[in-house]
Parts: sequence; C-alpha cells; structure tokens
Amino acid sequence: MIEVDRVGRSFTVGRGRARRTVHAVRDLSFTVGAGEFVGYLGPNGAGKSTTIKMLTGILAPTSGRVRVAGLDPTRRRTALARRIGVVFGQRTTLWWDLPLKDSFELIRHLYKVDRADFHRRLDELADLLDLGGFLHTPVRQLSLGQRMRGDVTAALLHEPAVLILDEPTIGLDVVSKVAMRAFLRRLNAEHGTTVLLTTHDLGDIEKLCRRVMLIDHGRLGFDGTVDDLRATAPGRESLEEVVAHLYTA
Ligand SMILES: Nc1ncnc2c1ncn2[C@@H]1O[C@H](COP(=O)(O)OP(=O)(O)OP(=O)(O)O)[C@@H](O)[C@H]1O
Repeated sequence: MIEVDRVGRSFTVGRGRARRTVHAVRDLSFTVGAGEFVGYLGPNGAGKSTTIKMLTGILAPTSGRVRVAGLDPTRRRTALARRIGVVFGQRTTLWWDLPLKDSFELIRHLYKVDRADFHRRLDELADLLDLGGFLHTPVRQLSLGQRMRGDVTAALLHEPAVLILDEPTIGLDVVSKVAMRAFLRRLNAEHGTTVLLTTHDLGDIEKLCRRVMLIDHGRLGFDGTVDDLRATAPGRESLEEVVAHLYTA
C-alpha cells in the first residue's frame, strides 16, 4: 500500500553565506502492506511530517521513489486523494464557519461520493464517533475533541484504503483519547484500512500498533514490533524510557 524507496528530501535555507542544505529525510526505505497498522515515531525535527507530506503529494521527494495505493503522490494527487484519508491533528481540514454536517456535504461533492453511500457511511461514523450532538454546530464552536472526531470522519467519508494520521490524539483528554483509539482499532480490524500513525504519545503506539518505525535525523533507525522495540533497551520499565534511550543513543 505504501512504498518508499531510497527517498530523500532536502531544503535550502538561509541566504548568502548563511545558505545551507537541510536534509530532512535521507535514503529512507520502507513498505507498509494492506491492513497494517504502523506507528511512525521520531523526535522533533526527525523528518516525520516531511515523510507524510511526500506520501500525500504535498511535497515532492528530492530523490527516490514513493508509491501510495500504487500511485505517484506528486503526479497523481487528485486520484490519490480518493484512495487515502489524511488527518493533521494540529490543524483542521473542515470549514471553520460552517456546521460540521455542511463540511461533510462539501467533501461529498469534492470527492464525488455517491449520495446513498455517503449517508450510510456518515450514519455509521456519526454513531461510532458519537457526533450526533454537534453535527449542526459550526466548526469554530467545537471543542478540540469534537473537532478531531469531525476531522477523522471527514477523512473517512470516501472509504479510503489508507489512512494517514499525524498526531490524531494531540491535546485530547483521556476519555477522548481512549474513544479515538478504540475507533481506530476497530476501523483497522473491521474495514482492513491500512493506517500509518505519527504520534508523540506512546500510549497510542502501545494500544494500536503492531509495528513501529522510528526515524531520526531523517533516517530509519528502527523497524519492528513493539516487543522488539522494548528489547532494544532491556531493563527500562516504560516504553517512554525505551524510546528516549533510542532518541539519545
Ligand atoms: N519547508 C521547510 N523548509 C526548511 N526546512 C524544513 C522545512 N520543512 C521541514 N524542514 C526541516 O526538516 C527537518 C525535519 O522536519 P519535520 O517537520 O519533517 O520533522 P518532524 O519529525 O515532523 O518534527 P515534529 O515532531 O517537531 O513535528 C527539520 O530540521 C525542519 O527544520
């Protein structure tokens, strides 16, 4: 579903003598198969967002090859948008002044989702994510937890095969976090949706991911199961300590 083959992405920053090249991602290779639920970890500035931007066609790689659902994201961005869902926890894709339901209607038009399929899917998502109480509320009046549930719904209305989540539990209280995790686990188990999840919350990783990839300084530093990850630092009690050890190694 996701193929990343020797991918690099650099940026030129600064001017004149201060001009330099930042290698955000270097020689990165991995594949994610259909139905996998993979966590993508890394310290601040490691290259996670840059990777996600390349997977979704927002940024072109400087070198290497990316394929998502069989498509080149930068060349086939519109076709890809119909196959993938993306949630950026730190910002919304919803229309700020419109009631949530109207944002969903606009998305239905943009993605050309059949009306009956749309209503079936929205009913299912509204039920699972408990949207009933605020479907008619303007997005700007929603709490963060409500807005996040709205964004996740928006990303799934067209039933994408791949869901890419960039910090989907950031800022959520424990109740909302538990509910979001339960929903994502079910989505993956019942619909077979492939999920790539970026997070700084290791609870997300422990509760959801069978596989974890860790990126640091733009390179893949670890790729394995959560148990394999723990085994990299025996004797450390929490996953936080294990990961902190890897980040500073
Ligand atoms: N548009 C850009 N121009 C210049 N440098 C950039 C740009 N985007 C990212 N970078 C640099 O690339 C590196 C990787 O950034 P990226 O945003 O991918 O990290 P990240 O792992 O998502 O970090 P965080 O966890 O803090 O969100 C950083 O050094 C960052 O400053």
